[in-house]
Amino acid sequence: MEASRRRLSVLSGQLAPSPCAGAEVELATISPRDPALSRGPAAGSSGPSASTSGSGSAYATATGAPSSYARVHGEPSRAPAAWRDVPSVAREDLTDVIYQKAVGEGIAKITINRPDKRNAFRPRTVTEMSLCFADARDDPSIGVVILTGAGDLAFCSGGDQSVRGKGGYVGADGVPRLNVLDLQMQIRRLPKPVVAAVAGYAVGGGHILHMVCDLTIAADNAVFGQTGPKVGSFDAGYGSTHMARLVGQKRAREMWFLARLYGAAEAERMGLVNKVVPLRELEPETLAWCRQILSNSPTALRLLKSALNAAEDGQAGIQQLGGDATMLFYQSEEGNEGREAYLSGRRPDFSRFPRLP
Ligand SMILES: CC(C)(COP(=O)(O)OP(=O)(O)OC[C@H]1O[C@@H](n2cnc3c(N)ncnc32)[C@H](O)[C@@H]1OP(=O)(O)O)[C@@H](O)C(=O)NCCC(=O)NCCSC(=O)CCC(=O)c1ccccc1C(=O)O
Repeated sequence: MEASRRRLSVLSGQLAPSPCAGAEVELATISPRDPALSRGPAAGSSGPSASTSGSGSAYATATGAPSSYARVHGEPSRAPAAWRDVPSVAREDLTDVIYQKAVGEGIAKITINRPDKRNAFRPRTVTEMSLCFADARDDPSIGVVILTGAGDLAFCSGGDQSVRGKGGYVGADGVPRLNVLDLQMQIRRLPKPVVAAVAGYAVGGGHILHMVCDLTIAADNAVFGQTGPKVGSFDAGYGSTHMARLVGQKRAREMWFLARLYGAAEAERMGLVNKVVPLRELEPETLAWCRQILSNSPTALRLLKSALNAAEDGQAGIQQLGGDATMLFYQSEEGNEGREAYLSGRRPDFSRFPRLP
């Protein structure tokens, strides 16, 4: 375990490999063993009026004085959430995943809980994640979903190679499947923002999971990369094409063809993550982002996610955006006039609805 922590620290830039083989020189003031590196609310984490991050306010100002925008909208809280466990979903007891909802807030959290396997997923893990995402989608009190991994060493290390058979990953039913591809689509199409909170390794299929999330907050010990070509696997779907949209064609080819690992700072430079914070700040920072999201118009966010997807997803993306347009139309007087006319057996009167330019 200690060796693993040190290797992780080397990759994430807290330690530098020594020029002398076998030795490592500690560069950072925080040691990987420092209790301050463990995850959880930072000591003294504050309440609703606290600033968003150590780097300052969430709002830039043109004059140095707080703008009216900043005064009206305020700073999101970094206070700990009161998590309520949801131990089963759709009558399935959760074994591989922890599912929680924040009491009094619209935040759901899905934690891949196989830390002994660096949170590698087997078919059961994926099925449980899928049930939780479906629940979060259907629950109108939920406005944003966090996806994370248990412990500090890994977000997710991809498909569990110990259950990989011919044709996919084999579950209790003995059938090989690649059900994580369906999960990627589900996250992508979820009409609510999904935020990945990454500590430790996000590699292989785990790297793809964070990429299909809408936003990624990374701890400074996070390590990213595609290991597939080293273990005889690849993702020619979102895992490569969406990656190229995020980091560009050259970098995407580099990530896949060389299968190297990248520390958090480099991942941020590459455009793979939105923000890097000290490990102990991962949850408070993620919560602050979620709370800021929740303070904004849910319909605006839903349509934005659909539109951003549609630009990449072809007809499937248009279907999602089109569905959202129908949902909005059903809430309008014009849409209801058509339904009411049908139900009362009269001709609809659409003449009072303006043909706007
Ligand atoms: C993640 C590591 C770099 C961590 O290294 P380290 O900290 O030194 O820990 P270890 O001692 O190696 O690991 C501890 C423990 O965990 C087990 N383990 C770790 N990862 C896996 C895994 N993926 N599968 C099974 N087991 C794992 C490890 O064996 C140890 O067990 P012990 O019993 O304690 O010995 C390092 O662990 C590492 O490199 N892991 C492998 C990463 C990897 O190659 N993952 C698979 C990539 S391929 C993939 O994910 C495909 C996914 C998929 O389903 C798919 C298929 C087709 C199209 C698309 C997809 C898709 O998009 O997902």
